[in-house]
Order: sequence, then structure tokens, then C-alpha cells
Amino acid sequence: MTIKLHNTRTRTKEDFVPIDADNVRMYVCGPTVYDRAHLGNARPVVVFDVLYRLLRHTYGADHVTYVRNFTDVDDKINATALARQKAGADGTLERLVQERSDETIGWYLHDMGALGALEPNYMPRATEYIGQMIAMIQDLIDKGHAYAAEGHVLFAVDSWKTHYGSLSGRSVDDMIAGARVEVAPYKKNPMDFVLWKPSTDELPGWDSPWGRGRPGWHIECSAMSYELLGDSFDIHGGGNDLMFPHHENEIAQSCCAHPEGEFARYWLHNEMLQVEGKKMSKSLGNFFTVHDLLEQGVPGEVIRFVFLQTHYRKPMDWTEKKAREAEATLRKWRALTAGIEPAASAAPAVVAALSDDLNTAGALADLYRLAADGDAAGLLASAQLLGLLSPEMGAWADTASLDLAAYEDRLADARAVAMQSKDFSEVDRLKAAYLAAGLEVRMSKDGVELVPGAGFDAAKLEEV
Ligand SMILES: Nc1ncnc2c1ncn2[C@@H]1O[C@H](COP(=O)(O)OP(=O)(O)OP(=O)(O)O)[C@@H](O)[C@H]1O
Ligand SMILES: [Zn+2]
Repeated sequence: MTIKLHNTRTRTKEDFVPIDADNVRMYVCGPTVYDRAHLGNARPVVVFDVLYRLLRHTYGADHVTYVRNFTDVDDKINATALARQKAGADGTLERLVQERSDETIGWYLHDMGALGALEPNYMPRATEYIGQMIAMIQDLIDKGHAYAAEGHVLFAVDSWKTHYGSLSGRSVDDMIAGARVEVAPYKKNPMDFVLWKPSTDELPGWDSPWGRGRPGWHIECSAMSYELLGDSFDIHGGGNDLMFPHHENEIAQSCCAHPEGEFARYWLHNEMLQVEGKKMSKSLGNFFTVHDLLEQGVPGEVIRFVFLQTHYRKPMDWTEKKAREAEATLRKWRALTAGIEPAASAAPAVVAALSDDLNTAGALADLYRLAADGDAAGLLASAQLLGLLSPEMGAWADTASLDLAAYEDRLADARAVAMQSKDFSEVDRLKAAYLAAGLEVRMSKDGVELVPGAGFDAAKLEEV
């Protein structure tokens, strides 16, 4: 089945034709590893995980190469390391910087794993590719696309003026008029951007032909994608907040350094996760982390399901109501598919929906249909293509459904006793404890029903 993808570069939905069907190549901009990922950061991870799974399904699991980097050169990582050093932590600053990156990467992989995201084939760290970045910058200088000034190296947008801005559809002159660009005396054009900048003595830095310094953010992705995927590859992804300047700058650097290649053919951008109409972001402070949600007892699978309900090119909100509904659906589907072997392949309608520019909402609608038809094996195979209903992610559903009947009986018995004795204190105590564990308590004359909410914590029940 032909996959169609919306290409930001052409602003149209195009048939996806890989350069080499034996090795389909995708690069996605990864996180700056200075702190825990917020829920917005998880959206591109889930979106491109679905695409990765679809590509593996279509071309074969061994015929797709997915690269997602870690940006571990950053002032905020340095700031944490410095604060720890001042507080008396052992080790050189360099060591403390690396420790901070290591711990953040560990959290990231754990949290994204909890959302059912497969790990990419390569997860390069910027600090491991500094030599390649320096070589690429030197090459850009040699080719007349960059210049050194006052310890900095800058990309000269005028050397590529007719192309610069084509991804986001803006000309250099429009950008100068509209953008808040850093005006620096050493820039020839205010839009020129940094490839290399000096580092202070106490902060991490690398020796280079332009003095001790460190790379700019954009060159990291150009150098790492070239090293791992070559001068032409198929798909480049990231959030649409990266389209300008980050992706525009990646294109300028890569196309000028490797004019024989095409860099990336299909550009995919996910829309933002929002909070009351604004992008969830660290700088606005309107964020909560994936870790927070997991700690509150929201299963990673529920988070994934909620993401899949909205098309990746539409903004979306996280709401507790969506989480509760997703949890109830997943619980039903898990019960329906318990002990069943998945069908040999996902339902064609599900593959077709995903192949239509990742129509995940359409694919979920097909899963509801399979469930309604009682096709448990088809439901299981299709859900697993979307990264749902995997055995590894199901622990949350087991504990809850197994144990609740006993707790329901206990409350029903307590109520029967209380009706006789007119002493309802045990009933009230049990109800309060169940509510505190995140259960909704429904009592009617027919009996007691306990429904786990998004914050359900089975461990709390054990103390009741
Ligand atoms: N609210 C959001 N919704 C969807 N994707 C987002 C959101 N915020 C960031 N991203 C994406 O997360 C990925 C990692 O980005 P990055 O590490 O630059 O984020 P950050 O700087 O920590 O976040 P912020 O934008 O909050 O400062 C990028 O692909 C970016 O587009
Ligand atoms: Zn990038």
C-alpha cells in the first residue's frame, strides 16, 4: 500500500517513494537534555514512533533506519552542573555536565518507553560528533557559505539567498523585517546564524581552528544526519516550532556543504500540544512532565491513546476526561483480547488509515469497529501496529481488574451489615479509602461497582 505523507516543503500530501526501499531513512530532532520531558515533548516521539512502525510494517523491520539525536551541548545543562559544583559535588565541571546529560537521557528513555515508543536505531549525542561538526563548518567556509569573525563562525545567508526560507515560505527580506534577530556587530547580515561560538574558560569547550568553543545547535543535526544517513535521506521530522529557524538552517548548512545531495525529501511537522490555547513549553511555565503523569498513576498506554486520537497536524489539549475515556476503552479491549493470539496481520483498514498521512484517529475508529464485531485477534494485531495492547504495557490493567471484585464485595458486605446495625462508619471508611486510591464508587441497590479513574493507584488499596 502506498504511504501518503504531507510534505511541509511542498505543502501537499504526496506519495511516499523512498530513495532506497531496502533502507528507508528518517531523522527526527530530539530533545535538549537539560531536564525531564514535558508532555508536549512526548508528542513528536509518539507521532514519529507511529510512522516508524508503519514504515517497518511496509518495508520490513530491517529496512528502516531511524535516527533521533540528543542535544547535550546547552547552557541549561551547564547551569545545573555549575550549581551542583557550587553545592560541593565531586568531579570536574565536564564530568558534572556529562552526569546531568546522562541522568536526563535515562529519564527520557524510561518515560518514552512507558509510552510504548520503540528506541530509534541510532541516538547520537552531539558531544560525540564535534569533530564532524568542525569539519563541516570548515567546508562551509571553504565553499564561501560561512565566515569567521571574533571567535564565531557564521553562516552567510546571502550566499544562499534565493533558497533560504523555502521550507517556511519566507524570503530573507521578510524575515529581517519580521523576526527578532540578534543583531551583533560581527554579522554581515542580521539573519546570519551561528555555526560555532567561543566558550568561556570554565565552561565545556572544544579546540577548533577558530579557538576554543562549541557548536551552534543547528549544525549538530546537519552533521549527525550526514554521518548516519548520508547526503540524501527520506524523511526529516520534528515539531512545527522547529520549522524556523532550526530546520531552515539545517537545510542551508546541509545543502551548501553537500550540493551533490538533496538532504531530506519529505519534511514532517507535528502540531503542538497546548494548554488553554498556548503551546505547552518550559519557558511559559505551563507544563507538566510525563513523569508527573506516570507518577499520578496515568498509564503510559493511556497517554499514547489520547495522543493518537488527534491527527498529528492538529493542535491538541490534554484533558483528564480524555484520559478517563481512553482508560475505559483500553480496559475493555484488554479484557476482550486477554489470552488471545494476535491475527497474522493488522486489519487492512487500519493500515490504510495510517498510510493516509498517519490518520491515527481513523485507525482508532477501525479498532472500535473490530472490538464491536468481536474480532479480538484482528483488534490485537491492529492495535499493536499502533503500539497499543502490547503485553509489556498491560500491567496496569491486570492489577486493577483482578483485584477490584474483592473490594466491591467487601463494601457490599459492609453495607449489608450497616443496614442492620445502622452504623455506617465502616462503609464510610471504605468509601473514603477507595476514593483516595483513585476509584470512583458507584453504589446502587443492585450492588457496588468500582471504576478506576485516571489517578488509580492499586498500591493504595492494599492498605485498606
Ligand atoms: N508543546 C509541544 N507540543 C508538541 N511538541 C513539542 C512541544 N514543545 C516542544 N515540542 C517538541 O519537542 C521536541 C524537543 O524539543 P526541545 O528539547 O527543543 O524542547 P524544549 O526546549 O525542552 O521545550 P520548550 O519548547 O518547552 O522549551 C521538539 O521536536 C519540539 O518540537
Ligand atoms: Zn534538528
